[in-house]
Amino acid sequence: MLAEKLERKSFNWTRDASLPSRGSMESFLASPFATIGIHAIDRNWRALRKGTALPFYEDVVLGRASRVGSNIALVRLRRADWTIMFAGEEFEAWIGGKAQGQIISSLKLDCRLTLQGAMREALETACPVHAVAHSVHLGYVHIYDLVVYPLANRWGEPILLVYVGHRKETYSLIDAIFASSLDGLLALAPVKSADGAVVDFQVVSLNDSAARIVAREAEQIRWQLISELFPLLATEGALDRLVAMHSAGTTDHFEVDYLRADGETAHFSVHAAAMEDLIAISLVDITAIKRREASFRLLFQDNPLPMMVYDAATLDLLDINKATVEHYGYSREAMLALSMLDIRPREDRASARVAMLDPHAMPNSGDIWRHLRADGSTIDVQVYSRAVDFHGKPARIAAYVDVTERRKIEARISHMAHHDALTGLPNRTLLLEHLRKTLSQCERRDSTAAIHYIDLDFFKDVNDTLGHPVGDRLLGQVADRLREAVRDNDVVSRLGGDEFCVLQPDLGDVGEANALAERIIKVVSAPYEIEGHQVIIGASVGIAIAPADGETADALLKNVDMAMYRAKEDGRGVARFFQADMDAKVQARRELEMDLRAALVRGEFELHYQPVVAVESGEVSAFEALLRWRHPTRGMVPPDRFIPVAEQVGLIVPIGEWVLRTACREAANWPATIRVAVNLSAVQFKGGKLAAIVASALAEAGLAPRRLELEITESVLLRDSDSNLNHLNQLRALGTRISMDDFGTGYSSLSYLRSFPFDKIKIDRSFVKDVAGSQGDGAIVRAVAGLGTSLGMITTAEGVETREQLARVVADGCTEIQGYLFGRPVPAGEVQDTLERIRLMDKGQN
Ligand SMILES: Nc1nc2c(ncn2[C@@H]2O[C@H](COP(=O)(O)O[C@H]3[C@@H](O)[C@H](n4cnc5c(=O)[nH]c(N)nc54)O[C@@H]3COP(=O)(O)O)[C@@H](O)[C@H]2O)c(=O)[nH]1
Repeated sequence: MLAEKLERKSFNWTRDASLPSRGSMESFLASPFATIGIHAIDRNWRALRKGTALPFYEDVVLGRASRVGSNIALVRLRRADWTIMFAGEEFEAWIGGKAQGQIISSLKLDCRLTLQGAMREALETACPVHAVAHSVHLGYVHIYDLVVYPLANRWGEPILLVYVGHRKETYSLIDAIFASSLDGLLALAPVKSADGAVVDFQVVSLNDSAARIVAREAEQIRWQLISELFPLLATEGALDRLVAMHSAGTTDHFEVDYLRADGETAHFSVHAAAMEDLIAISLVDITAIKRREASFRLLFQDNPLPMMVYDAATLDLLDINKATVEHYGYSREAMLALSMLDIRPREDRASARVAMLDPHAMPNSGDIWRHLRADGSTIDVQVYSRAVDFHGKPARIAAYVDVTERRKIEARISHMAHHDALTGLPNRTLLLEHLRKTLSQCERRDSTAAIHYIDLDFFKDVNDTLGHPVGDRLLGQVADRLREAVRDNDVVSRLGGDEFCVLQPDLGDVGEANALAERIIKVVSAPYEIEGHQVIIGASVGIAIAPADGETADALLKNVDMAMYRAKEDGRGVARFFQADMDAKVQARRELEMDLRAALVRGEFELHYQPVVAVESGEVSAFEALLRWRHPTRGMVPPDRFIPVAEQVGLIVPIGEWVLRTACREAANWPATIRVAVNLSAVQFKGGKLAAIVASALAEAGLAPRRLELEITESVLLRDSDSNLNHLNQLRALGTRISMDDFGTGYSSLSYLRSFPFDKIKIDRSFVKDVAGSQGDGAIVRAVAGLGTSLGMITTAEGVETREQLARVVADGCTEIQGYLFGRPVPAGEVQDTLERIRLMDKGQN
């Protein structure tokens, strides 16, 4: 408690380096600084101490301390202040004035701090405590030993006996500082020529640090000329400045470089002051600072990245490096007159101000900003910045990486990843993103949207016949037409191949979706002019309504795809809405398609042959080969069911080739007068290999070309007529016969007769069916038969089932008859029987 009453401040009394420490009484008493008097007091104090009880003040002091009376003071607590009761002259010399009645806390700082510290420790430990105090007087340092003895007081609080002993040695503070300074310090006297001009300087005094700079001992240099032994200051520039400064009696500050003996260049800051006829010089080694400056220059000024320092409060530019000047195109002066906001595009400035001034919104390193260059162009820069102190101001230093090109490339890559390269339309990935957004919009706003799946009709034909470059141009034009046909917020995309999608958000009613689909079909079906070709295609459109027809983007796409398939199946060029049962139908169709692919490999196809009878001879002139599919579980699948599917997926090409080769091979076993008729699909004309396949089939079977009749329908001449006519001519050139099948069912059958010299016209059975009852049908059969006769073509009446029909078509001029009346299609093994049966029929035996 008593100890705590002493001022609690930081007591930084100094310790004597020659003594172990305060409190180490034994060391002090053993030192030469302990006087006889202090030895006596100490002995007395220890002798009178009983165990831990302090000796009484009277016993220690009264009559016994007289020998050291001038060195001691008695301190006791009076009215809460430690007060000096008595003090001798030595003590008063130490504190520098009268002591009696002084309170300790009012003593000068150097004395007070040491005394208070020792007193507190003496009270706390109840032991004598030694301390060393220093005081400075007239530039000299005086050292005092202080010993504090705690004493018991019969009438109150303990009393403290303070002994102060002045060591008889002093030292010069200036000398100490001079000697200990790490800076080089010198005093120079001028050396004058005969005419009184200063020509050199003599080193009058110097410290060891100065001598170390020139790698010598101070004693070697003292009284020597700087030109001889202190070359650092004798360079032309330095000497001139010292001479000028000396004559002006002023001060000067400059820097000098000094090549040291080890070959390194050191840099010094020279502060010189003229004092009467002398010059006082301090040399500060600034080599490290210079190196740091050089590093900074390298890192900042010479950095290839643009770097700027700006005021953290005003955002004014404070410094910029060379790369900034080069990259931004402003002059250094012009740019330093700007603020960081001036180099941001106008529309970014408000947010930039917030970001750069609000410490909470401080931009992250790596953020990308837009900057303006002097020519007004905008660049994207990635920023790396940190706080710095710039000449005492809070500032930020920032390096900027120009990522404009990188961002452009990234944007291009992103665009490429989301767009179709040919048409520039969004691709499937982006469409799916739009679909997802539209679906969540539908949910939020309780709205609906339509998705149109567009498949181009006959696009493949264009590609196959006119080539891919024309196909590509066509797709580009389709894309343009679709873009023009939709509203601004509708999204047109290309899914690949000849498949497009239109997303129609915010649908008012289903009628709007239907109207758009009709518009799409109309615009896509209008003729195109490409590289001198007039191209006509169509569009089949599936429509699904979101969210009713699918709650996810994938489900919607799957369902709209089914709707489009239905449109295709329903004759193309039409639009069909998705219906829930389509799924099952599409599934069934897919299974049929898969079975069909396997059928050829598994040998499930066979050919049946139907006789064709010549009217004139009454004998079989030919057999028509008709394809049959015997499926292990489906049973006999009729050609009407699988041939359209085979045509759609292109399987008709290998299947048709199998038919050709099989028919030729089997016909080669028949009587030489009997021909075989093979149906060709329009799809088989694509690819340009048909004539080669026919030639190969004939050669392989050893069948005379004239015994092969190739039946085509008008669909072959409907599209790509030039190319297909060319193929027909090639087939004709092989020596085969070409028949026009299903005549009369097409759009302009007569005009086709003009385009190619057919060998035979087969009048469709729909005309034959009512030939007896319908005057119109009879007239048509008659007209076609007449036409055939005049053009030198055979005319075959198809589907003759009755004798009445037979009589009419013969009377109308048909030259060949085919129908159930003469026989249904039979397997190859029954051809001979059929021939026999018809011969007998002709002879009236059946
Ligand atoms: N591209 C290919 N098409 C082929 C091939 N094989 C057949 N087909 C075509 O499939 C369609 C259906 O053929 P199919 O079921 O074989 O019917 C043929 C005859 O059975 C039938 N026919 C003949 N006479 C009568 C009759 O008196 N009544 C009646 N109801 N039907 C009869 O007509 C079909 C033959 O017609 P056509 O080809 O026009 O001469 C059919 O379009 C076939 O062309 C093939 O290998 N490739």
